[in-house]
Parts: sequence; structure tokens; C-alpha cells
Amino acid sequence: MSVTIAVPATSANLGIGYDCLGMAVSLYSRFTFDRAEKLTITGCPEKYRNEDNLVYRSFVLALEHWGEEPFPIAIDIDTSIPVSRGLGSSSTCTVAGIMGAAALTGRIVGRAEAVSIATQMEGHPDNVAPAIMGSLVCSFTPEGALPHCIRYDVNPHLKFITIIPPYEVKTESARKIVPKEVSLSTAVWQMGRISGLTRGLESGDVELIAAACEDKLQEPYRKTLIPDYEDVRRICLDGGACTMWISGSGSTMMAVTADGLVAESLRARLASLYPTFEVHVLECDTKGVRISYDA
Ligand SMILES: Nc1ncnc2c1ncn2[C@@H]1O[C@H](COP(=O)(O)OP(=O)(O)OP(=O)(O)O)[C@@H](O)[C@H]1O
Ligand SMILES: N[C@@H](CCO)C(=O)O
Repeated sequence: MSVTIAVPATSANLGIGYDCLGMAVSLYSRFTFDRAEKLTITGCPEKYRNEDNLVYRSFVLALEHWGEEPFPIAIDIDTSIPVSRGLGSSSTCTVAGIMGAAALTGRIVGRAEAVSIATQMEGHPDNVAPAIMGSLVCSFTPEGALPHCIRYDVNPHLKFITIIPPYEVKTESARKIVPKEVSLSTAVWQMGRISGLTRGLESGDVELIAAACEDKLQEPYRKTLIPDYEDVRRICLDGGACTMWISGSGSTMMAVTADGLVAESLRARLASLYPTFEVHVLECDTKGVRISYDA
């Protein structure tokens, strides 16, 4: 019996919610797991075809968490999510490894447990929580306790124009550039807007989204790592999007509209201006990780 785990891409931060907010979107990685004689990994670059592979490491960590011995498996990866572009490719690997371990050992894992194990691997829950739960999730972790994940519905009219440059931004370098301390006035600025953005995404109120989505914690610094940021932002806002944020730690940028025609026109315009970029119109994924069993 083989098992296939499909995991959605995720956009962390949504601009204003650094390390707290994340949303699952309709772009997927699929991972097929089978018991095997020895570890075999296919469907990914050669450098990932070994025991260091994140999917396999997460598989082993999950088994250890349940007190079980690792065993050899075959993993096949089929992904549309580019690596190190701010769309949570690493979280898809982590979530797949955990769910693959559960499925192959006949274990039933709830969302809270899956988020907790995945957070141990990733270090923060903002990508893994929506990858597991779907939709928009605000997460925080009380000291010495498991993460709390609050799930919000996203208005189905909202479209997310996803602009993926051909260049990577390493999460590690993008985190180094963010100041470690901020003033009280900056903290207050962020708090009100996070609440505004979550309500705006729920209700589809594009004016509220536009007003709330003005980050002071990370975007002003990280945009310097994305040479096309200012031009792409101007094109998106002039073309009718209500806002544009850096997805995760970049380099992907994501613009928002409630108008399907605006979304498609912007997609076509950006694709013709930037032929080396990938541009998609995505929706919020409401389901999160899915498991299917093949006889
Ligand atoms: N198909 C894959 N096979 C094995 N490892 C992968 C694969 N895709 C991604 N990874 C792992 O995930 C890492 C990329 O994680 P990184 O956090 O830099 O980017 P991201 O998850 O794509 O973006 P972000 O976290 O900003 O949303 C790779 O270096 C690799 O370790
Ligand atoms: N919240 C993280 C997401 C990237 O993994 C960051 O912005 O650095």
C-alpha cells in the first residue's frame, strides 16, 4: 500500500503579521510514501536524495516522537512549489514527512499534534499551521507550551496574484536583516493592523485590507533583497490590487484583489513584463494537508 500526502503552499506573515500569520494557497506538493528495502528518494534534485532530506528527517523525527524505530521507505516528490521563494516549500516537506510516518504506521494524528511536531522541525508555526489546517491561521506559542493556532475563514472572492521571481532569498539572510528591537509606537502600529487584516481577509473588505497592510517590522528591510519589489508593487497597485506583501521571507510577492478580472489582467501584464517570473492567480486553500491511500 502506498500513501500520497498533498500539502498546500503557504504565505507566511502576510506583510503585517511577522512570525504570527500564515495562509494556505492553491499550489501543492505531492509526496508518495511506500515501505521499501532501502531509502529511495525520487522527484527532487540530486542533492536532496539522501538521509538529510527534510521529508525523511521529519519522517524519522515523527517516528521517534511516538517511540518507534525508523524503517526504510521510498519517497517520490512531485511539486509545483519553488524552493526558497517564500511559499513554504520546507513546511510542505516537514508536514508530509510527519503525515507519511503516521499513515504508514496506521496512526491517527490530530491537527494539534501534527502542528506541534512540525513546529519542532521548522522552529516557528506560521507556515506549518496553515499547511496542516488550511485557510488563514494566527499562531503563538506560550512559554513551555504547545502552539495556539487560531483559524480564520478567508472570503472566497479574494484572489492572490502570486509573483515568483527566478531568484531565491534565503530565509536565514532575510531574518538577519530584520531589527531585533522596535519602539512602543511601532508595536502599537502593528497590533491594530494585524487585527484589521484578519478581519479584512475574513470579510473580503479590500479597503480594510489596504489600510491594515502596512508593515513596519520587516518589509521595509527585506524589500532591499528583492530588486523588483518597487516596480512590481507599483504595477500591482496601479492595476487595481488593494495591497501587495512579501510572501514569507521572499522573494515571492503576493497582491490581493476581490475582482477576478483585475486578477487575470494583472497576471497577464506581469507575465509579459517579467517573462522569467512565474505568475499565478491563487485562492486560499481551505482544507490543508490531504491524505489518500492507494492499494
Ligand atoms: N523537494 C524538496 N526536497 C527536499 N528538500 C526540500 C525540497 N523543497 C524544499 N526543501 C528544503 O527546504 C529548504 C528551503 O527552505 P526555506 O525556508 O529556505 O524556503 P521556503 O520554505 O521555500 O520559503 P519560506 O520559508 O520563506 O516560506 C531547502 O533548502 C531544502 O532543505
Ligand atoms: N515568518 C518567517 C517565514 C519564513 O519561513 C519569516 O518571515 O522569516
